[in-house]
Amino acid sequence: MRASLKPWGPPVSRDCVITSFPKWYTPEASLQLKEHFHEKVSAACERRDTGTVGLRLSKVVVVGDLYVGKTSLIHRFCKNVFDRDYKATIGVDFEIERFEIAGVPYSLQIWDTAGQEKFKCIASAYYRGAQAIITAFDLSDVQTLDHTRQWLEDALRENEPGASAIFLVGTKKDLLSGAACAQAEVEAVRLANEMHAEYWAVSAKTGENVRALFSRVAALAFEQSVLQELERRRSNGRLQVGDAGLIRMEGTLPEAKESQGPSSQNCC
Ligand SMILES: Nc1nc2c(ncn2[C@@H]2O[C@H](COP(=O)(O)OP(=O)(O)OP(=O)(O)O)[C@@H](O)[C@H]2O)c(=O)[nH]1
Repeated sequence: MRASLKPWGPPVSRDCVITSFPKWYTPEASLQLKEHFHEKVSAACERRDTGTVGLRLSKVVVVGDLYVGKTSLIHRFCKNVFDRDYKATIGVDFEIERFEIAGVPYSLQIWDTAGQEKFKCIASAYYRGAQAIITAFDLSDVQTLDHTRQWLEDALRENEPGASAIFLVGTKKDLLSGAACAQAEVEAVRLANEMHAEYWAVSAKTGENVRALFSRVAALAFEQSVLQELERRRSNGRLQVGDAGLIRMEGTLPEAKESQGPSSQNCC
């Protein structure tokens, strides 16, 4: 179906094909309530505008206290596995996940960082250039929520103001009853609003909300990245905006081109 229309590179798993804007977890702490891609982004995608939407890759960094489940969250999404044994992340690690968004290929480079204090200075060297920051805490351990503000501050210090979409993610949802989870979420939603973050609750063990979270991260990062590129080109004077508001770009290809595609990628 949709995957067969994909113009560039090898097929992407149907799970990673995004055709409509993924929904938020709760409207009380959401970065965007709209249900469609920005019209300029949709137009660029429809035109298979390689200069603007082709071969985009965004960096996501996942930060938070040790043992909150950062590695487990990433492994559930990228490898669909869950390991109950704890192995501390030493420094950093990353996975690349391929998507197809509104018909065009897109990749997320997801950085897993160590929560242990002794590795913090190594990990923080990789915070730069993050289009999205996932600040993770354990829903069953309230102290880890208290620490998210500091993790976010550290990550934001390495990035341009306003350049990163921020997510506050409660992990290990399976460990709490519905009522206990709802109680923990009241404080998390309040904090998310203070942080200008979007709130999600997930379980790497059961997989609940994990795909939905990363689809949302990918869509928001993709849209932001295309809009930034359009703005960059507009300010460089390379765009002409037509009467109907259609964006025409110098060098736009009428048809999609074959891409080289990144060399080492996991496909979900
Ligand atoms: N029940 C449950 N356990 C989880 C979940 N996610 C992670 N865990 C467990 O929590 C422990 C820590 O998980 P990790 O993913 O290694 O934690 P981390 O945040 O990456 O830890 P550092 O690498 O030290 O920063 C492991 O024993 C996991 O099996 C979850 O969703 N549910």
